[in-house]
Amino acid sequence: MMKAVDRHLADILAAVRPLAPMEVDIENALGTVLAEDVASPMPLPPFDNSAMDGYAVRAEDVAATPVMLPVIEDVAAGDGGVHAVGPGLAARIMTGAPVPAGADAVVPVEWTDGGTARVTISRPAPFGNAIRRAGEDVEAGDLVLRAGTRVGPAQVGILAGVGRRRVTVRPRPRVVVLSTGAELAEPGTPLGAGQIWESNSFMLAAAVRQAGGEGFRAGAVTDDPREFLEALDTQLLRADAVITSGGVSMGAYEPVKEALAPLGKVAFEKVAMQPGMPQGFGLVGPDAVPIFTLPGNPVSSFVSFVLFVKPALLAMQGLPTGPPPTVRAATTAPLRSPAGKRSFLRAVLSGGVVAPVHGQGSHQLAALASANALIVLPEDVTELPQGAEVEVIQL
Ligand SMILES: Nc1nc2c(c(=O)[nH]1)N[C@H]1C(S)=C(S)[C@@H](COP(=O)(O)OP(=O)(O)OC[C@H]3O[C@@H](n4cnc5c(N)ncnc54)[C@H](O)[C@@H]3O)O[C@H]1N2
Ligand code: MOO
Ligand SMILES: [Mg+2]
Repeated sequence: MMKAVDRHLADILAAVRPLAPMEVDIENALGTVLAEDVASPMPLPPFDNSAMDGYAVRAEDVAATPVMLPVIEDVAAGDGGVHAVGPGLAARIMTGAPVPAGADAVVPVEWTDGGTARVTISRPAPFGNAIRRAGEDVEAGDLVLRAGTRVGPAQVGILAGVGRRRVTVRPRPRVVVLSTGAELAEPGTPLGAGQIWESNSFMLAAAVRQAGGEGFRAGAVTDDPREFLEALDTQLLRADAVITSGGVSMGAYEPVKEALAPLGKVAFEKVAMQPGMPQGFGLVGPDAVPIFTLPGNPVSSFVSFVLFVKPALLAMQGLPTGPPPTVRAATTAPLRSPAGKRSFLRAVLSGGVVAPVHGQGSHQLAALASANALIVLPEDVTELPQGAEVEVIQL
């Protein structure tokens, strides 16, 4: 009896915990998830200021144009002095400069002759023209960011904008990716007989990064279980989670299974899915680090990541998680799926329809690279006609 996909994910999510929050400089916060609500200590903007380079005036003084007003002073951005504009007067003002007391409109320089001692204004500026009001963006005490928000560039910006230098976040999970297989050669080096270029660790480390983690390739080890255990021991020192690829099936040289099964910490199971049937998960080492032992076939590895590892990484970052979200679309071709297994067919989703790509073998990495979606066919479905509505995971 194979294990259900949903059961396997539920077991994983029951075992992983959010990483402990830590304080970081906002320059290092990109990609992390906030572990605190962030409020603004003051209004933004903090004071009424000019939105344009021009002249601060009283709107009633420029209601009828053309009109000439004496220019009493300059107010530049950063000017902390006390300024006031009396009736019938103007102050030259720059973008971002505080609006002098008494002024209630800014006339852009384009509507004037640009004078410095006196200025001729050719167009009326209504009350409040080109003035950015204090608190217009944020009131003092307003929450600007909530705990659980992923920090992107704009979030880094508002953290700085409310005067924060440090912030409490959940760190990016550090995930070590260990590939196994005597047949694997580093890309960029020549292939020996019987060898292929190693791709899974690159792909999985990239997938980790895309899911908000830091992915480290620990390189490939051969099919010796002792060598694998040594590599794992070393890597555990820096890892919040470990992903292995390969060496978990039914063959004679299955180093991951051979090394870990006797320790009793990792459950090796057959999950009712295609691709990605041989799966393993457990907690290893003194710090009970989650380990995902993914099947070696590249497409199987990738699909396993999408279904099981990514939701776990989101949980470790304190984010809402669960099965990958799906959308519905009509298939452009008839579909087949093995009975009793949930299938994940590589496909292209576009314009509301989804087309399975040519090449559905779990070794066909180029076909995967041409896809942008996975069609999900439930366990009890074996055939669907062209035009049928299906669930689709967008990649
Ligand atoms: N008798 C059976 N044989 C197999 C079964 C089974 O149930 N009975 N299951 C098949 C399925 S399904 C899968 S998936 C694979 C899983 O195999 P392993 O996880 O043990 O992986 P390997 O044997 O090491 O490799 C499988 C395949 O993938 C290639 N590979 C592995 N690692 C990489 C890598 N880092 N980069 C690129 N390619 C990689 C490897 O060369 C093999 O071709 O087992 C089936 N067999
Ligand atoms: O289940 Mo394997 O993952 O199909 O090739
Ligand atoms: Mg194998």
